[in-house]
Amino acid sequence: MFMVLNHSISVFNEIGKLKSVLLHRPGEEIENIVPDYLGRLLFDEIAYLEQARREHDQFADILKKEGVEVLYLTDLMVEVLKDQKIRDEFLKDFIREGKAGTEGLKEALLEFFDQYSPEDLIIKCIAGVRKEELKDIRPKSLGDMVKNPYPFYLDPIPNLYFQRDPFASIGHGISLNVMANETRNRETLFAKYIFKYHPRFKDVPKWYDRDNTYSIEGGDILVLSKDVVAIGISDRTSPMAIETLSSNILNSEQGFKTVLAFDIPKARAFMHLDTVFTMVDYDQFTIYPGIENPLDVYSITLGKNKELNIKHEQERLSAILKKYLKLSAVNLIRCGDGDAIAAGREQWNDGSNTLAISPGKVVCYNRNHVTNKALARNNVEVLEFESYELSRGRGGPRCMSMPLIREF
Ligand SMILES: NC(=O)NCCC[C@H](N)C(=O)O
Repeated sequence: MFMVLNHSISVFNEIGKLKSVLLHRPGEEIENIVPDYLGRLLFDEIAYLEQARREHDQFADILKKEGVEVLYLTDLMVEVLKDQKIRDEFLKDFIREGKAGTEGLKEALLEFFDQYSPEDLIIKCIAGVRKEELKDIRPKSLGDMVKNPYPFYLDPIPNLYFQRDPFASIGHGISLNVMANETRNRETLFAKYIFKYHPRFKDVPKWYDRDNTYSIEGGDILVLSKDVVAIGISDRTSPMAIETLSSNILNSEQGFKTVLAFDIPKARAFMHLDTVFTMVDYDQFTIYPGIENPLDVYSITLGKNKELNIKHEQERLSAILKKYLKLSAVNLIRCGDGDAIAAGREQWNDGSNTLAISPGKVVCYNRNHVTNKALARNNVEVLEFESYELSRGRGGPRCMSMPLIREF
């Protein structure tokens, strides 16, 4: 059964044939990553844009060759921003949330953006505005006059190529996320406008919205089956957000029966659930060996009066997966293939962060050759591309893609 007719979002699993996906090709924002602010921008190194783009294009080409419709965030935003009223509304939001400073500066930025066509405007918004670009404005208020070495009036948004995180497709709806770090907050504004105004996406229901208090990021959300959604309680995703999202999903009549909240270590190496665990086939998963010990897992179901029943279990990942996915056996394929040094090295460059494009067929970075060989030995077909630069942002193929439609 292929349940996508009339639905612009249809994601009821992690591995069904990928039909449509959203990406962002790295742009000028990458050239605004500066050494002094690496930590704040959630990057570990300076990336080289031209090479990052080449790699990203290889990724997109693999998907296109496999028959996947590849949509780009900037193209969708251009269509939205062609309407002057929407453009005005967006820019006000964007500048306000960019915390540009004084009212005078906000006005100057609005004026500055006036010169751009929708195509250039979206590129510029993502790239950020350096102070020298507004050198013609005369500071009027004390706030604008006082010297401050920070180089931007509006920060770049360099993590946008990790399209997995700002929103997540779940069933026929989305979770419009609240990001844990300020540098990623405005990423969800693009999704807000696409899901509010784009003709193809505007009627999609939301199971969570960006005006909620608690953070949740898409890398923590895995739709394991039509019955089960797994969500990481992580460095980025709070249990309170999971509770709200679970209540909305389970009450949504999409058919989901259980949300499994996995408590994972709150550390950068584990950032999101999908950096330590992805699904590659009906009964096969990649994992980082660091999550093999029994985990605290909370199963969330709906009670008779539609209230949440939350049950704490402490089990190994394999036992949990067998039980909730009704499998007689599961095969966990280890990042680094059992070698502790390779596991650490390849986990650092997202060896367990695979993107499944159909059952048993995944897209991976070629640099993680130990893990990729282990996948191949387990009859998983691996389509590889380069990642000298993309991996500097600490995310892999799953992190870089948001499935919009998968076969049921
Ligand atoms: N799903 C993911 O794990 N995405 C990777 C996000 C990397 C980005 N530099 C971040 O720290 O948020």
